Amino acid sequence: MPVIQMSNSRFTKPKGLKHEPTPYLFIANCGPAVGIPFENIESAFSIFGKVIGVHAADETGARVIVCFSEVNAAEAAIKMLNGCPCAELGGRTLHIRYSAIQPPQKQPIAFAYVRDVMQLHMDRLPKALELQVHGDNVLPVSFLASDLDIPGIYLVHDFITLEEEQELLAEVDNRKWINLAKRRVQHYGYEFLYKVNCFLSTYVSPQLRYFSFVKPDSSFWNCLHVKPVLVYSGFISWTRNVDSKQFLGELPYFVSNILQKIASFPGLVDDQNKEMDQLTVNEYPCGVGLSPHIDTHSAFDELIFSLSVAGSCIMEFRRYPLGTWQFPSASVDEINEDSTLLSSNTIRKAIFLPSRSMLLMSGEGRYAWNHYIPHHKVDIIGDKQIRRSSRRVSFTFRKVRQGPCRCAYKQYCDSQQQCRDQQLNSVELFHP
Ligand SMILES: O=C(O)CCC(=O)C(=O)O
Ligand SMILES: [Fe+2]
Repeated sequence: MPVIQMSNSRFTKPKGLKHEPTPYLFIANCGPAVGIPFENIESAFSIFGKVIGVHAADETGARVIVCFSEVNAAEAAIKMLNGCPCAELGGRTLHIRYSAIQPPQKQPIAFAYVRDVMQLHMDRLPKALELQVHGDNVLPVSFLASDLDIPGIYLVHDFITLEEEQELLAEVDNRKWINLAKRRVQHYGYEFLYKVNCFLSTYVSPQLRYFSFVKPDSSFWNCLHVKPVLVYSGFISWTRNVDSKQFLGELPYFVSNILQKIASFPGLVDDQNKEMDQLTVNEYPCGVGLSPHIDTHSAFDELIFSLSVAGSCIMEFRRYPLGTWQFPSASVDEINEDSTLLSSNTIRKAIFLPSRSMLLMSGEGRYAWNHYIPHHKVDIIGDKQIRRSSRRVSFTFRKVRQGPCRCAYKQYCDSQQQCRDQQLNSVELFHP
C-alpha cells in the first residue's frame, strides 16, 4: 500500500497541455479534502497497472500525484479517466496531466539566514552561493511514540488541561517577546546566545577540497567572496546556545506545576536529573517550522522536554548516515526546509504533536537524531488533514550542562569532537 502522507514537492506541476508521458499523474479534483482517501485512489488507479505511490500534490488535499511503475499504465489511466466522472471515486470528474520528477533545484541559501537577529547585510552575499536542494517529503506520521520507535523519544498526550493551557498562554502573552525573523521567543533561566556559523565548501579539483569554517568575527565575508562560482555547497547556521554563566533566575512560577509533573515523567529512571533550569518559549505562526537540528550537546543535559500549546504540528526526526556532515550541533532557524542536506539513506520518521502534549527527547533520540518541524500550514496524516492553528507555542525545558558532554554519540557531540578539521576531511558533500 502506498504510504505517502505528506505533500510531495518532488513532482512538478504540469504547465502546458502537451506533455511527454511519464509514469506520474497529477490529478486535480481528487483527494482527502474532497472525501476521497488515498486508499480509494490507489485502488481506482490500480486497474491500469501497478501503483507505487499516491502523494498529496500540495497542501490543498484536493490534488494528488499517482505514481505507476510503468508509463503505459499512466497512459491508459489518463486516456480513460481524464475529464470523465469516475464512478469508483464518488463520480468526481478528474482532471489529469502527466507530472515529472523535479530535477534537484539550486537555491540561494545565505539569503534566508541573514534576516535573523544578527541583521547582517544581505547585499554583500554573493548571488552564486548555491546549495543542492533535496525536496523529498515522503514519510508516514505516527500518533504514538511507541510507533515512532526511536529510543529515548516519549510523548504524553494531555499532559496539561485546557485551563492550564490557557493560563500558560496568558502568562507568556503578558511578557515581552523577542522577535526573530519568523517566530517569537522568550527565554527563562539562562541567557541565550545566538551566534553564526558558516561552513562553506569549495570544490577545487577532484583531488583537493578546500573547506572554510569561519565565524563572523574573523574573515567571514572575505571568505564568502572567494571565487563564489566554485562554491558548490555550504551553509550558514545559527547555533543556539546558552551562556551558562548568565543565570537569569529561577524558572517562572507559572511553570511550577509542569516542573513537578516532569519530575515524575513516565519512563525515566530515578538517577536521571529531572531538574530543569532553562525554558525557551517559541511562538510559531501558522506555516512556520523549525529547521533540522540537534540541541547542542555541550549546552544542555540529556533530557529535553517540549510542551505543545495552542496548536499542533508534525515533528520529523532524521538520522543522517554515518560519515555525512552534521550541522555542528546547530539550530538552524531560518533555513528553508528543502535546503538541508538530505541523502537517500537518511532515516526519517515523524510524529504528530497535539496541543497539550509533552514530548521528551532523551538518549539516542536527543543526541543522535535531528528534530525538525516542517514549514507547513496543513499537516497531512494518513487521510486526515490537520490545519495548523494561527499559532503554536512550545515550552521547551532543558537543564544547562555544567561540564562537557560524555554521551555515547561522539559523532554528534561538540564536547567530544577532538579535531573538527579532521572530521571535515571525512565529510561527504553534494556536488552538482
Ligand atoms: O517547538 C518545539 O517543540 C521544539 C523546539 C526546539 O526544538 C528547540 O527550541 O530547540
Ligand atoms: Fe530543539
